[in-house]
Amino acid sequence: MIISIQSGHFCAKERTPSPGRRSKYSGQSVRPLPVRILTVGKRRSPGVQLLVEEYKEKLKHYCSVEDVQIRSNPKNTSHLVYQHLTDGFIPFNMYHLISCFSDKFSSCILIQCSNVKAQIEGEDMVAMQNIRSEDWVILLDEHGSDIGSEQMADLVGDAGNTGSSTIAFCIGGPYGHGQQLRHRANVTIKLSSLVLNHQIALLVLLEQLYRAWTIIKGQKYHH
Ligand SMILES: C[S@@+](CC[C@H](N)C(=O)[O-])C[C@H]1O[C@@H](n2cnc3c(N)ncnc32)[C@H](O)[C@@H]1O
Repeated sequence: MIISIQSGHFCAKERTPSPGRRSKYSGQSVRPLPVRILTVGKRRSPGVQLLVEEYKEKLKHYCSVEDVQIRSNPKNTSHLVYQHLTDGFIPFNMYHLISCFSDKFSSCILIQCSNVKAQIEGEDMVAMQNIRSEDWVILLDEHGSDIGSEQMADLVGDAGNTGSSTIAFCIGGPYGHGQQLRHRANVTIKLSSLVLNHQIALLVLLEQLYRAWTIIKGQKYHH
């Protein structure tokens, strides 16, 4: 058996897990709450969908996973604005320019704008419609608490002790989550210090959920 030092823990490279690589639920019986994942975003790529199916299949041995896709649609919140060429520009914290048509015979340009605030609020409303009162809501956010895989296993185990019926993970749209969802969340976590595309965030989440369950069950996936 080879012994090495990793992050201050003595760790055997073979079977014996280092205490630092364990969850408080490792080897314990955990109530397997069904998982619902809400993802706001544009159409999912076929490659991502294949991986989503693969991880759903793997997770089937531990818990059920409901995959809810909420389509982000800036066109629903867009409007046309005539802007005189000599006028100042619309502040970009409020408006996101989708397209711009200029007419050489006029001194105006027609700007199609989407109100970012309205888009976030619209997505927030649809996400809230998919949250039930008895859900344990975990928000994924680049500014959330930093957790490791063992703490993800702790979160899954803790959720089973809350009396909740489902763990609802929420992945936001291009501009992140709205206020209602932020207030409703029981926990807010980050998966990385990097900002991820919503599809990549979903894949990382699914893999970490799978890893969490193998940690809880003491299986050989997590080293
Ligand atoms: C493109 S990101 C949105 C970025 C946006 N700046 C924001 O304020 O949230 C879309 C969603 O992916 C998820 N996401 C992206 N990076 C993440 C990270 N590092 N940790 C956890 N979730 C992340 C979040 O749910 C986020 O709302």
